[in-house]
Amino acid sequence: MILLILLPVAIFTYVFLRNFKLYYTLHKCGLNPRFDIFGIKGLLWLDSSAAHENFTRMCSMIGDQTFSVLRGATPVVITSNVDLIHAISTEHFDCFHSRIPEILSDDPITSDNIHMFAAKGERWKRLRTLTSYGLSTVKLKLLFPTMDTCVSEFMDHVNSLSDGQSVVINHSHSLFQNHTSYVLARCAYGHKEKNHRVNNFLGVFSKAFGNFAELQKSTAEKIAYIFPETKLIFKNSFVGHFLKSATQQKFLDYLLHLISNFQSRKNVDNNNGICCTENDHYSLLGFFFEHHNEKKLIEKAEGQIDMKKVKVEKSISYEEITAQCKFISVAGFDTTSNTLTLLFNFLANNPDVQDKIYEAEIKNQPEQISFETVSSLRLLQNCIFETLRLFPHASPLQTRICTEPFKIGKYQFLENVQIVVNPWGPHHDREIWGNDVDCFRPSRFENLTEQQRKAFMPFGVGPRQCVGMRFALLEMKTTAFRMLQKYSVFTNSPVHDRHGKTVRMTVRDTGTIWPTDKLGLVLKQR
Ligand code: HEM
Repeated sequence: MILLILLPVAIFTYVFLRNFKLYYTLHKCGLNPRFDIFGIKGLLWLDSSAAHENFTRMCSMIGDQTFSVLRGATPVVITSNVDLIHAISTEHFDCFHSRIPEILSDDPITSDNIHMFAAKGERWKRLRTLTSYGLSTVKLKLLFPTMDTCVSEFMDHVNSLSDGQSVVINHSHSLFQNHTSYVLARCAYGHKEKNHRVNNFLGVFSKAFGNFAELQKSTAEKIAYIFPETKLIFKNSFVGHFLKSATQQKFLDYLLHLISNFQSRKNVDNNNGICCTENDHYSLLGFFFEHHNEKKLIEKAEGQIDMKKVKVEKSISYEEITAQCKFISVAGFDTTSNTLTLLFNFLANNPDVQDKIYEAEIKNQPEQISFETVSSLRLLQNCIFETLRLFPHASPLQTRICTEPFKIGKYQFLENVQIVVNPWGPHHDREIWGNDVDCFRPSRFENLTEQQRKAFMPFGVGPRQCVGMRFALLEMKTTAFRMLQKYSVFTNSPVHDRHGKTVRMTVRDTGTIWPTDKLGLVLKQR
């Protein structure tokens, strides 16, 4: 009985004293700590879709664009300060080369099964160099015919919904999800089944990642944040097995099935003496397998690393290939469908912008466009940028961790302090963008000031900026071009104003924020 009373008191006192010490340290480091003794607010805030609103409110209360909270027992610095974000992400990258790991994720240094998003130090540099090459302009050119075929199949699907004059789409987000997941399955994994409408990839994927709305951390993760001492118990493979969701496991199994299909096809081709035929399209998976190597490497992961001097071995293990595929599926599918959904919502609400693009960039083009033409569509690209300025929906991906104590301006960053970047702050700053900051005005991208250029960061900043940016732009521009070439776009949902401001969004387990309104469209044939 006495133990039952004493134990909670002892735990409470322990947590109180531990966190009090952490707050005092954050205060001494000039990081404006927000006091919340058990770190519960930080835990709830950082995973909520209203995170950026809370951050912005907090900044104006404090009178500084940088402040800190405790997420359970972990100090987290949140910043909307453009100069500080660039200093951390670019100038002093050598001390901030890693991202915040998931609390119960595999160890980014010792585990075999790590992708570049989670990788640290020299291992990250190796995976990044390889992937950047796999998605370079030269390789994207090779990917373009496959991407273009996918867009044609998507258009066939849209056309098949037409009553002869118009197409009514009630849930544009799911339409685009179907499309982008199909593009990814074919471009990244060389998936051969040509069946846009029955897309298995999307089914498995949305079950694994689409169900969460708010506060998506599991109870085990929340406990591990408050009591990091319990991490080892939850990471224990026996307990971990029970914690792993069945739907996520199904997703992994599906990826493994795609990978093994890919390998068997290659083996059959090799046995038949067929190699690199005209029809053997480039795929990211094929590229990774060209560099497959199980050689054990010794790579520095901790502390300050002079990244420019790191010598990169272009090799990748089987486990790393699998992990890469997992992350690229998430990043490549979800981010592009969110953007297309929001972009078409804006275009439907801004017929003047739509007409301008059609007249200047689309009307006189043939149906089948080339890689070069897609790359040159400036007005369309500006619309995508303006959509991403208003909704930088991949913001939860933008994090760093300090790997060696470092002082930037008045802020002292201690080792292992986590940093969360809030691009919503600079993207909606009236002083940077002017009084029409909340309006959809793509023309602002025709002539950006230096300050605006630095403040625009939907793909992140510095060497860890999104590696799939060019792939994403190519896919989104090709899709939007073909849609606008055939149809004028109108909205059929009354949930938003002209600038789409009231679109509701929720955080998902993919680490991005999805529109939850249905955002219906009506397409009228031109
Ligand atoms: C509109 C589309 C997209 C947006 C808005 C977006 C946004 C982002 C953001 C904000 C980050 C974090 C950057 C940072 O921490 O500074 C990121 C990282 C990443 N993205 Fe994207 N992304 C998009 C599409 C894609 C696509 C299509 C792929 C793959 C084909 C992809 C693959 C990745 C990878 C692998 C990383 C990790 C990079 C690293 O750690 O070095 N993304 N993305």
